[in-house]
Amino acid sequence: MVAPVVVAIDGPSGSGKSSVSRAVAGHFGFGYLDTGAMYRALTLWCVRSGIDLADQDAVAGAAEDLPLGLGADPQDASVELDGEDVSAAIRTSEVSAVVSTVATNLQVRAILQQQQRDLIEVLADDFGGVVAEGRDITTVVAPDADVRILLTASEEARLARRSTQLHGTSDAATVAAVHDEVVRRDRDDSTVSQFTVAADGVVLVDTSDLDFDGSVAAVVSAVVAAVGDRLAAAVEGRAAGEGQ
Ligand SMILES: Nc1ncnc2c1ncn2[C@@H]1O[C@H](COP(=O)(O)OP(=O)(O)OP(=O)(O)O)[C@@H](O)[C@H]1O
Ligand SMILES: Nc1ccn([C@H]2C[C@H](O)[C@@H](COP(=O)(O)O)O2)c(=O)n1
Repeated sequence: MVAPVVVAIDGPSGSGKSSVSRAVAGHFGFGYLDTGAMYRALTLWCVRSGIDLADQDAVAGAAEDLPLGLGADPQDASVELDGEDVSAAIRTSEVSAVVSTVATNLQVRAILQQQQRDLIEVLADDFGGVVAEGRDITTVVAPDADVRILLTASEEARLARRSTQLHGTSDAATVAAVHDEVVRRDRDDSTVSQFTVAADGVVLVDTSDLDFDGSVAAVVSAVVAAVGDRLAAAVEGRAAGEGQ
């Protein structure tokens, strides 16, 4: 049996992790895991349930029992809470503004990191490979991944991307309005994870001067360079139903 391929991608906000990871997973026919969606879904669940985000024990308790459903298909990576599709609700500015309070809760991190390790194993087996992205996948969740990539871009590029993504423009006033959601959030999140400097063995992909397709191509090339000899076999293994 061929070992499935695990691709781990980290990076700061707006670097393109989610969109590039989905495209790369689609390219290889791999499963997709958005670990940020797990922190966001837990945040939304706590807000809706009236759980004080500062109450670390209560939020950790919610993390243990979260009725979360994650779609692993990169073309339809839906997020459900108790059967309700919350894919859009978890990405509102209201959730973005407070998600770091949950993501810097160390009890929560330990719980979600273990869930993420379990999911990576299952998805890698089911699809012949998985692309998992977040802030600590290359360093803590899957430090033994076959391919480890830090996807970065300049702060200016990341602010412009987030501004265009949310508001359709990157004029100065709109960029200023998304500053908290990108720069402040990264500052808070980086108190518990290291996602600005590539750790040993992690490939740095700087997308500041790349367009979206160029970013996808750079990551695809890094995967092929690392595990090209195993890709065909991993896909054949999936077609033959290995690992089921
Ligand atoms: N060169 C590029 N590489 C990647 N994404 C780009 C590029 N240019 C523009 N984008 C766009 O930037 C936006 C932000 O990307 P994405 O949401 O994937 O970032 P992210 O790193 O996952 O952010 P966050 O961690 O805050 O969720 C998307 O709309 C994406 O299409
Ligand atoms: N592995 C991860 C993934 C995400 N986070 C935090 C950082 C963000 O503030 C929040 C949401 O992530 P996003 O959807 O913006 O990628 O979750 C983390 O700490 N570790």
